[in-house]
Amino acid sequence: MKQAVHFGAGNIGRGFIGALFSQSGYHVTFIDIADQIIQQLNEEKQYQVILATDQQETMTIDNVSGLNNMTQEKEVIDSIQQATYLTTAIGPNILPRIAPLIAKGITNRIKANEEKLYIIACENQISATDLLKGYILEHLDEDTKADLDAKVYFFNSAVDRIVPIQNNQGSLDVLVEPYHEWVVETSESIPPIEGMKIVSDLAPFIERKLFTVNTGHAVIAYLGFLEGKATIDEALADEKVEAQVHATLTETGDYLIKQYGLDRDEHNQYINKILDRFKNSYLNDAVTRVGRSPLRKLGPDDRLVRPAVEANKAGLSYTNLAKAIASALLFDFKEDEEAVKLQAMIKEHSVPHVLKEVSGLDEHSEITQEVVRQYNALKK
Ligand SMILES: NC(=O)c1ccc[n+]([C@@H]2O[C@H](COP(=O)([O-])OP(=O)(O)OC[C@H]3O[C@@H](n4cnc5c(N)ncnc54)[C@H](O)[C@@H]3O)[C@@H](O)[C@H]2O)c1
Ligand SMILES: O=P(O)(O)OC[C@@H](O)[C@@H](O)[C@H](O)[C@H](O)CO
Repeated sequence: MKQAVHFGAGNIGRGFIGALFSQSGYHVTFIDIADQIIQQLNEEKQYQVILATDQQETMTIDNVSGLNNMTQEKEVIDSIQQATYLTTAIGPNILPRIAPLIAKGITNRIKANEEKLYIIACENQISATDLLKGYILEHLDEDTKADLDAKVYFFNSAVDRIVPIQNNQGSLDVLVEPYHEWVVETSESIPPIEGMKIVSDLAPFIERKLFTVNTGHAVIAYLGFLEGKATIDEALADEKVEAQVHATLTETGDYLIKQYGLDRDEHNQYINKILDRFKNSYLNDAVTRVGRSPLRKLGPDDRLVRPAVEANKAGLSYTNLAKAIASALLFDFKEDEEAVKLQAMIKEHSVPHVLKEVSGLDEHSEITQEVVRQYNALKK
């Protein structure tokens, strides 16, 4: 049986990427630090993916097992030796932490296995696989590096499926939305995986996804949080929030249409389809999950700042994106480590200082000035 090794047995890992491999006839070895999940995967050897619909259709995902990368390093290296695919859905900030072990796995594999290994990071981050490759290269010796190109292939990708935090303590089952899209950039002919779409240029796909799905999601999460709403569908039901999401997605849409020559009507349909996905109340998706890690989300290449910078460069409107950035700066959620850090930075310094440090924006830039205006207005 063909083997896939997947780092991150969390929501997207079990609910999307691992499920697609299993459905494509692969055995999936999940690698995670969550020992409880790993033990359960090895005992139960299967779980259910449940669709967030009226009917709650379920799919059984089998041929799965687990390894703990903190305690089973040798076994992880052995599993990489056997794998055709190695994927991750672990969070972009965690990629540097798993890179040394992947490097050991590659070093060992290259000596003994002529088969190609395909590595794909499935994270909400532009060029996530390139970043992972960079971290892995830091841990490879010169001989392995010389052999790498012919045997190990790195493909960037975009992943889209809303998988909320699960309210079923102690169960491996995962509730997911029916919609899913996994786009992988390659010109290689690779073993087919159900639900994987191959493209030669990922840029329009990942930017369209990140700056529509994730920008829209972030606006709803941060404004919803400020309005005291618990879930995304509840926040979107608020007329003010809905109007603000539309206005923000019009700005990212104008940039995307100009940059990639998209058809305006088709893009508007894409936006409307996404807003319908956000309205799915079966997901019960917490605004605090969607708003998680605000420092990452305020990064220069992420869903809020990059489209604002690009819109500004192209002479397009970015006022609503500035409001979205301002609302992210107001995400004062005590259970989120990055939110706590962000609030402490704002308190100790100032909003322009934070935007310089976190978002790479000049303290006197037009965008910073607009964000400060919006921040003060929202704070009232
Ligand atoms: N949930 C979604 O709707 C969704 C959709 C598309 C993309 N994504 C992206 O997928 C990635 C994962 O998101 P998620 O929602 O599945 O998160 P999650 O928290 O449910 O899963 C992450 C998993 O990684 C594990 N992990 C953390 N540190 C680790 C380490 N050092 N070694 C091994 N395992 C470790 C955690 O224990 C957890 O099981 C993120 O980049 C996210 O942006 C999420
Ligand atoms: O995973 P994050 O923290 O980058 O973003 C939160 C959500 O917007 C995200 O998980 C979406 O649910 C997902 O990207 C949908 O495909």
